[in-house]
Amino acid sequence: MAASLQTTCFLRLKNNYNALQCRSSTNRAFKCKPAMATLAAAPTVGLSETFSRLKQKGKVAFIPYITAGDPDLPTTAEALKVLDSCGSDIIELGVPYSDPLADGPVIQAAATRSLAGGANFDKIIAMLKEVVPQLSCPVALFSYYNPILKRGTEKFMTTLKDTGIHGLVVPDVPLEETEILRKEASNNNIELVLLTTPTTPNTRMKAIVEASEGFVYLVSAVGVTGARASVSDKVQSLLQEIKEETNKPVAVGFGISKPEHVKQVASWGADGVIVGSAMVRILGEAKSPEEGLKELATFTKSLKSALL
Ligand SMILES: O=P(O)(O)OC[C@@H](O)[C@@H](O)c1c[nH]c2ccccc12
Repeated sequence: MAASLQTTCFLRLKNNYNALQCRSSTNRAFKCKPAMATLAAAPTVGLSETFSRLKQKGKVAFIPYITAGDPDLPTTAEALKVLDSCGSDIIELGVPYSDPLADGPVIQAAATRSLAGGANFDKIIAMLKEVVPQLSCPVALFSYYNPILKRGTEKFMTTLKDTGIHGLVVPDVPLEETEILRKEASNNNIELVLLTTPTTPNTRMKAIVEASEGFVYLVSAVGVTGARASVSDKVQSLLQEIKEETNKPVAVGFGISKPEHVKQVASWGADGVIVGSAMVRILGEAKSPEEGLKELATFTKSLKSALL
């Protein structure tokens, strides 16, 4: 561990979840503003309320995605605090899954590492019960449909509510099967975000936009997740088409990985910008968790500043 870190770490066993508490002279390097850790943060507001508050200030939401348990759950706990303290407005947290068909190689590898490291839904929830009260921004959980069905939709949603999760994205649930998900989500004040893509027919896009809660997720490119060299300028017209149908906020994801991408998408009228693979790569491929957290803070600040 680099001497500059002089990190003193101690393990505290709690709720089936080893809490790696790092206190280090460079901890400030991880945090961009005083962490909320010491005082329980005020309860966060939900996704749509977050967007309306930002809109009143003429701001665009910065929304990072990371995979829970990659490289390990204590690092995820720290990464959530780093992302929050470095200006994230909403955080997407992925539940690792063995068959992430909508994910590209970076997030697939993250899910594989996380599952190999023993992460599972119960341990992720135990970690979130510790961390969510320390965050000032809402968390939207990302889960494929099958793990929800296996647990039972009602039980899954009440667990999210009890954990203080505000949103849910289920990338592989077809619109026709969202009825029960939407009912249970609404019973538990969970905002169920639906996705529309560049190839979604207009009538179907209208139905998706109508049913989506929290925000509408506009997938910017066909294919799977993964950083791209540029963001398709088709996104500009897609945003206009969606905004003709709804006043709901629209956040754009897929391929966004540089400050210029963030600026471009915001200039086209997006209410939020989502960055996943580029964040996941930093955490998953760093020489050490501490190094990954430091790089995550630097990267987050560089993307957030493109929105200021
Ligand atoms: O990784 P990218 O290209 O930055 O895209 C965001 C994406 O990772 C995140 O929103 C996400 C993770 N897994 C998904 C599955 C489907 C749709 C979206 C996602």
